[in-house]
Amino acid sequence: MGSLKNEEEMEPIGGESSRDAVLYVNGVRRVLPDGLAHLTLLEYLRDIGLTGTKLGCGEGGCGACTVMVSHYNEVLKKCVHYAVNACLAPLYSVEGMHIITVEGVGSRKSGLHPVQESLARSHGSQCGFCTPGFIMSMYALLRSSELPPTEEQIEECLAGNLCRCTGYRPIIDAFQVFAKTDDAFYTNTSSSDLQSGEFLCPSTGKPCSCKSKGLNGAETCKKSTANEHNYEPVSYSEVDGSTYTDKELIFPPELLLRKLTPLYLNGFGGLKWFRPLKIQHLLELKAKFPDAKLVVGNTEVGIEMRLKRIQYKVLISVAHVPELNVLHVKDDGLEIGAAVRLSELLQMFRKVINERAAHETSSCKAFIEQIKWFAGTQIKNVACVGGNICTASPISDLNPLWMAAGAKFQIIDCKGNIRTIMAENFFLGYRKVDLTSGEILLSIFLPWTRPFEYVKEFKQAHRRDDDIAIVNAGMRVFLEEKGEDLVVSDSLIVYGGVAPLSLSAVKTKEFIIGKNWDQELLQGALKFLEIDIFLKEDAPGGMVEFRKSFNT
Ligand SMILES: NC(=O)c1ccc[n+]([C@@H]2O[C@H](COP(=O)([O-])OP(=O)(O)OC[C@H]3O[C@@H](n4cnc5c(N)ncnc54)[C@H](O)[C@@H]3O)[C@@H](O)[C@H]2O)c1
Ligand SMILES: O=c1[nH]c(=O)c2nc[nH]c2[nH]1
Repeated sequence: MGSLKNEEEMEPIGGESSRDAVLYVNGVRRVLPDGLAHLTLLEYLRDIGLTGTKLGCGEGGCGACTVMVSHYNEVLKKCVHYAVNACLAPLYSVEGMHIITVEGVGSRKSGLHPVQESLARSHGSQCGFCTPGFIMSMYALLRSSELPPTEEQIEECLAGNLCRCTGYRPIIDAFQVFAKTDDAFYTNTSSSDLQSGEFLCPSTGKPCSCKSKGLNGAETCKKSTANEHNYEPVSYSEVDGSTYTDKELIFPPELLLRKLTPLYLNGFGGLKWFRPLKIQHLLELKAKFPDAKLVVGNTEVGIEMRLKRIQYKVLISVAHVPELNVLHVKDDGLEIGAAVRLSELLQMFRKVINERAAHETSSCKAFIEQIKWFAGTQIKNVACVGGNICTASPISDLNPLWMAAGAKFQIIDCKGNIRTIMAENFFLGYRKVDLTSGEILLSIFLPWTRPFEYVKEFKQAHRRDDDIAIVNAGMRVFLEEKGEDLVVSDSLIVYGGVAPLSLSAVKTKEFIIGKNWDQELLQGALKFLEIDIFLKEDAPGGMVEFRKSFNT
């Protein structure tokens, strides 16, 4: 039997009485034994016979292992549902949560769920290996959306799922039947008229001239036919779910009543797994185990442990420490807890750009664009801001932006002392940051941009979705009006993928400050960038000419 008992010396901190560590899988309650801290959720699921969830790449890149996690969010006071890569999720990271796998969605025996039925009817499954992952990504999107998702949201939710057979078209088509349509097309209101006076056809959603004739039935515009696309589209009314006789799995009532408790469990080879719920507990653990690895999404640590065979002895899951999960809108900027997941951050950025003056949110817009291409949805649902910062990867997509945007990092030590450092000064070398073993990243402060201050992102990868950058960048310029001219008052340009760390173009900055914002400045700046961003012919990573072409 597993238990949530605290280690003896941790007793005063956790304080809760012992009880079983519990997980629900497809509505079935399961007690988690102690000793499994080395297991991933995927290994556990397959061990208990749920082999629909597949092991593909094992590093969160293919989506074959996608499952849906549901848990009660104390802050939002509601259940949240999201897709994750089970191949990276540590088993104990989902304690107290509900996992739905493809077996819990529908089957030929109990009837196919509409998502499965639509995929089958559209020939969206061939060898079938990736199919459960696609089903689960789509299912999680539908379960988590209050309104029908848009076509764009559907495509976005599949960015972390790879298929090597279908070419994606039948899969996208199968799922687009669940998309929200624009009701205005059917209401004959002015909103269906384009500004140019063109009319949008209710059948095709494209501009056409069928309005006057088509509406009284005399003549209808040409509808796209199955032959045109070589497939038979399935309409939502055809996929009515009538073959689905099972009930949709509800969130287990026990988990609504059950509060999370601090965890102390073990794994193979003496591995210890802690889940503190208070910052004080976390700091005491860090003092006791200075070499402990903090984990949130485990999307970096998991790869280090499995693929690079690095053995950590103590893992501390900080995903549920409230101080690390703050998201505060302040007068001068945004305070972001280090454990905030990228999907939460994305939502917050979208909210503030709707609510605040446009000039204040230039950085937020740049982050939204960069996070879009950062990774698949499953990764963004678990990977945290602090994990990406502290990994200090030379190709980090976000670190050049934190630096360029003038972000500040708050660091806390084991005694509770807090210091602040500019993001620009935090990165010291290849995967090396300004943190001692007794310190952790507490939060990030992102200032609002000022009028005439602009932040932009850049990323070039082999493909757009879910790929590591070859070169990326974050850039900020603050302009001042001087008479007729706009003069550069402050700036920072930071490149990734060109050095062992995110690299600030110092000479370029010096050159452009005080200069007029014009073509001459651009030409001069490019010359200085060649000096700042210097790549030797044998630079690690190769593709030197190609990489150089992005900054010269
Ligand atoms: N696997 C993928 O496909 C993929 C894709 C994009 C990004 N990523 C990864 O996303 C990661 C971010 O998320 P994650 O939550 O999964 O990381 P994680 O849980 O794997 O932790 C990553 C590193 O950050 C450290 N860390 C985390 N929080 C910290 C804190 N508050 N203070 C000090 N150190 C802290 C951890 O100890 C660890 O060294 C990035 O590191 C990036 O490499 C992975
Ligand atoms: O910032 C990042 N962007 C990525 O695309 C990525 N992939 C792995 N690790 C990563 N970090």
